[in-house]
Amino acid sequence: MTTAAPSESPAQTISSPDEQYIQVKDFSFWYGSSQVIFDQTFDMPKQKVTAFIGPSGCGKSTLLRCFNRMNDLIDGIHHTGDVQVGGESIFDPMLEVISLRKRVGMVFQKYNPFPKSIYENIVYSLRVAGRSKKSELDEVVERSLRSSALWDEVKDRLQDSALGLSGGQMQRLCIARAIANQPEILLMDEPCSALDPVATGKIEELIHSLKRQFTIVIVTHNMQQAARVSDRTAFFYLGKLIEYDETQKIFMNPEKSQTEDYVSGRFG
Ligand SMILES: Nc1ncnc2c1ncn2[C@@H]1O[C@H](COP(=O)(O)OP(=O)(O)OP(=O)(O)O)[C@@H](O)[C@H]1O
Repeated sequence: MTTAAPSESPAQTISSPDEQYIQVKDFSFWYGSSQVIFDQTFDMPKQKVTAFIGPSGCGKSTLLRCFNRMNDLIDGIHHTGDVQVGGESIFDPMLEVISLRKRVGMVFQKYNPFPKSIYENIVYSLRVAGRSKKSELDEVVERSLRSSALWDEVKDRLQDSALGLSGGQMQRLCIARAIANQPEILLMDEPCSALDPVATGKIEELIHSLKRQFTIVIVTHNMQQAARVSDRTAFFYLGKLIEYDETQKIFMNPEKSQTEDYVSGRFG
């Protein structure tokens, strides 16, 4: 639980022509009486990859889960400030959370395919939404699997159980499932932490190609991964945004000594 926090968390703006797509504004968040996010303000650009880094417990996953209001399921939470996606507040009382989650897909640390066929994993949310036209579902399956670089490996066994895939394939299937509804944003919470280096490399390549279509935010503990896959990096400590900048700047020439200590492995 967070007991202390650094003294300042200034608004972090980066001058660039990119369209700022996710905007975090004076945002604070509490679990019950425990404040875990402190007055954060920063913007994430469209069709770029933003990495969240920082020591365990600094609030990376909590902030990520705010973006599709996953934390709503937890009793006793509250927030102040705002988060906007494409200019709209995600906390607008008129907004339906289901429609937000269609716009903001998520992939978790531990791949979690349903105990169903590869095909049914991908079309699951479409079936729940009442879409059952075979030609449409077939098209979504092929498009999603191609986008997640899995089509060639599974196209001849779409009716086989997803649980028979390798770990890396299961994670790519979860990415295919997350993008089946063509969200605008893809949130990835340590997507490679359960994978070996080869499977991790494939997901990293995939992230590079996916950003042509999606705005991606990734939480990672792996500094090399953040440096490899992201355009922007946000470094958090004890619930505060310490530094946010182009990834190259954060890793090569950070402004703050705390950032430098963390990215160089001197603490954390
Ligand atoms: N459901 C919850 N109820 C109460 N406190 C929580 C809950 N989830 C997280 N926390 C607390 O919120 C703080 C931030 O946790 P969070 O998981 O967001 O950090 P993190 O930076 O993602 O950590 P890690 O890198 O270890 O995953 C921690 O103090 C954690 O104990």
